[in-house]
Amino acid sequence: MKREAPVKEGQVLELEITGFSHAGEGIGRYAGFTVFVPYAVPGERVLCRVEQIRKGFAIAKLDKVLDRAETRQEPACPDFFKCGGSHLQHISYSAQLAFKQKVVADAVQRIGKLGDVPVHFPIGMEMPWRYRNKAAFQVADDNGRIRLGFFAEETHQVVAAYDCMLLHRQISEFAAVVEMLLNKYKVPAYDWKTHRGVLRHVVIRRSWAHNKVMIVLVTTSEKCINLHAMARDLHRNPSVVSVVRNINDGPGRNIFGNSNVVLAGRETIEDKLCGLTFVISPTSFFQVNPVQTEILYQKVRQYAVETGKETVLDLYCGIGTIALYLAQFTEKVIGLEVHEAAVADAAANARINGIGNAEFIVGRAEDRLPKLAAQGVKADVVVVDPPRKGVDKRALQAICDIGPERIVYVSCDSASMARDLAFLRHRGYGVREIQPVDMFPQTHHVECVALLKRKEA
Ligand SMILES: C[S@@+](CC[C@H](N)C(=O)[O-])C[C@H]1O[C@@H](n2cnc3c(N)ncnc32)[C@H](O)[C@@H]1O
Repeated sequence: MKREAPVKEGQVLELEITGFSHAGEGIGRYAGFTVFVPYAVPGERVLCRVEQIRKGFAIAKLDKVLDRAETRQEPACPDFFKCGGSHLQHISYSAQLAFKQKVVADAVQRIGKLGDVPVHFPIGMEMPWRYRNKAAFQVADDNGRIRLGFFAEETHQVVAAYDCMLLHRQISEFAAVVEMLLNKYKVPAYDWKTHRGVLRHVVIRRSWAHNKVMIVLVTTSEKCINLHAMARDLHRNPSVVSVVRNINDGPGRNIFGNSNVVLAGRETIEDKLCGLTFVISPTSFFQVNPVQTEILYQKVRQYAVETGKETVLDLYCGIGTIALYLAQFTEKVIGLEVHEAAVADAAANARINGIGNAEFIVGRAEDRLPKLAAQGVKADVVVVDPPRKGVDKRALQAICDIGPERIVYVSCDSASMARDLAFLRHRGYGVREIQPVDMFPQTHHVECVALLKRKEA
């Protein structure tokens, strides 16, 4: 029988917070009924006000902390409680890492039914601030003044939070410069309600190795001659290597469209990872936390390379970072990636680094891999690093058909990873261990590397 909620909207509750949701909200129970309280922390007694009642649970706003948890700390960003960009600044970093280990272990147990798999403690950062090398800013017209910022939690209101403590300081500084120039050159913001205007997003990417930036102005195709003058102005700054216009007329919220026009400087920006040089096109994927990426990739190498004679398939390879790193320690590497610009970058990166034992293929993993499997492609190791939704079943099945000895699964979403690991276990791959690596401090996101080995028949 469906149970009536024992709470009403607007009701003030006194709750003991006993756990975290996977998104980092506090969880308490009122007469056995689950109440999510964002920004409340396990171990606390709080007063909160019920804001929404859903099927089987309620969401309440934190009014007052009556008993404070030892893990609670003051958030570093002044706009933390408004801005939706980070979620855990109000708890200590060690508590964040413990939370992430539990999120992964819970997903693996609940979704993957793999409760016996060891999930190690996450590898954290020494300095878990100002680590991001890229930011995609929202653009808003605030009574005739253009402002850059991020959306406030669950709204489309822009909070002017470009001095975010997750971004490298140089990105924050350039966001202020770009905002000033957008106003000087009167570049009109895109209006999401009327679908008129020009500028949708400003993306700033920073090269860790060279202290340089690329600025991508994502616009509709509407004419805007001032963009060229503004780009020239920006490019006078010696730290700006590239200003690109990316054109996106799509109705959705995807940041990038398909075409790029270089307004000033180069087509790509260059960075280094694990001692290799990488060129990156404006719309190609590149990991956002370079310090932790090196740790992540070393873990991938530790799991992937045993004899140095391996042929490795790197699926979802982006600009070839994992593939080219592993190519130095293995016989041969084949990368597969859907984004054409990224595959062009990967091929260029192989040339730049003088790596001759890597090749790259354009295509969707779920389409190309079954064909490669049917053609008899062999691999000793398959590395996968899919987007959040995980690996398509057709690609997973093709991996099993190829039958590598080891699979190294890199994931930024523990729920889809748990689902995919369960699929692979049912087809004869034992999941040996999972190592979370904290690529996204202060947020609830967690990256993992899992090692799977083919069981003997
Ligand atoms: C999480 S990124 C990983 C990239 C790379 N391994 C790295 O560490 O930088 C996922 C990549 O998968 C690509 N991708 C998304 N869907 C794909 C698909 N169906 N088939 C192949 N690649 C895909 C994206 O373009 C992106 O480059």
